[in-house]
Amino acid sequence: MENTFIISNPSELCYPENKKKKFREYNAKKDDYIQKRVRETYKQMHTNQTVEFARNRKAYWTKFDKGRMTIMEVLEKLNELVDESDPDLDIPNNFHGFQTAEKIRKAYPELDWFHLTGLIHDLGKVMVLFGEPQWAVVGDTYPLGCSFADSVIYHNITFNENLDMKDIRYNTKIGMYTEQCGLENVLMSWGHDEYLYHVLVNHKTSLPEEALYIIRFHSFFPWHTSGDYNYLCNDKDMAMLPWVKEFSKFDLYSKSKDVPDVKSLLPYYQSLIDKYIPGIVQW
Ligand SMILES: O[C@H]1[C@H](O)[C@@H](O)[C@H](O)[C@@H](O)[C@H]1O
Ligand SMILES: [Fe+2]
Ligand SMILES: [Fe+2]
Repeated sequence: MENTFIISNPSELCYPENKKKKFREYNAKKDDYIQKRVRETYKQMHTNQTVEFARNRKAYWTKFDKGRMTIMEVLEKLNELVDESDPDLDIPNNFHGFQTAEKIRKAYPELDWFHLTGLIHDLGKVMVLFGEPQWAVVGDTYPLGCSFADSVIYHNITFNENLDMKDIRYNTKIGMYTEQCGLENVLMSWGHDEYLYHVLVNHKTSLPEEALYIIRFHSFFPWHTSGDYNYLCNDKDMAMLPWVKEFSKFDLYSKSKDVPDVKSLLPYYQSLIDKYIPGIVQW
């Protein structure tokens, strides 16, 4: 198999100006190109993601008629994508998958499903390569159909033009939900988490429930990191929360300019794919 994971000229890559120790800095005032890019992505997301929008996109993407590709093929394709919502990563997304997976593998050598979860968790971003705008694919997620928590990034400056804010069905704390209804019954902002979750279920993956749950909610920082929206959660959500939190550490702190030697890693990860998500997947 031809190896397109190798970047021939590393100087083609660029990194955030000041290599920082702090992750997830969302600064409303800073004007370097990355902060501007991130802010603009969230402004678009928070303006356009409404209940109606997310329902439409979910219906469109869960037809699984956009392409037929193996997991490895999609991973390779993500070398064409730089995530515009991410202040910490300015390299193509396929490396990030290997970085995350390898960190998990070091900490949990026995849990092969966890390694694979690290590798694939962002594959839903392939929607961008099928034409979906980045603001409907990348970035943190949050529930729609109820009021937006303060912990949602840029909460104060980005929601003023969102039509759901003026809709009495949706603009209260409980909105269109009931207390403790469970996150599986919540309409999240449309993005790569929910999409990949449905792709894998449709493929009848044998990955454990924990893996599917991590994939589905890894971008829900307002919940797993800030502790908001617990009133929508049921017992299952609270039981799964430690897994999502644990995953988040590896997702975040593996972000660096050190590009792993992907070639040597391919056989191992291919064997995990063959075990849990074999064959051609419908996207
Ligand atoms: O910018 C990042 C990126 O898009 C990640 O893939 C997503 O999971 C995070 O929640 C987000 O903050
Ligand atoms: Fe992600
Ligand atoms: Fe990620």
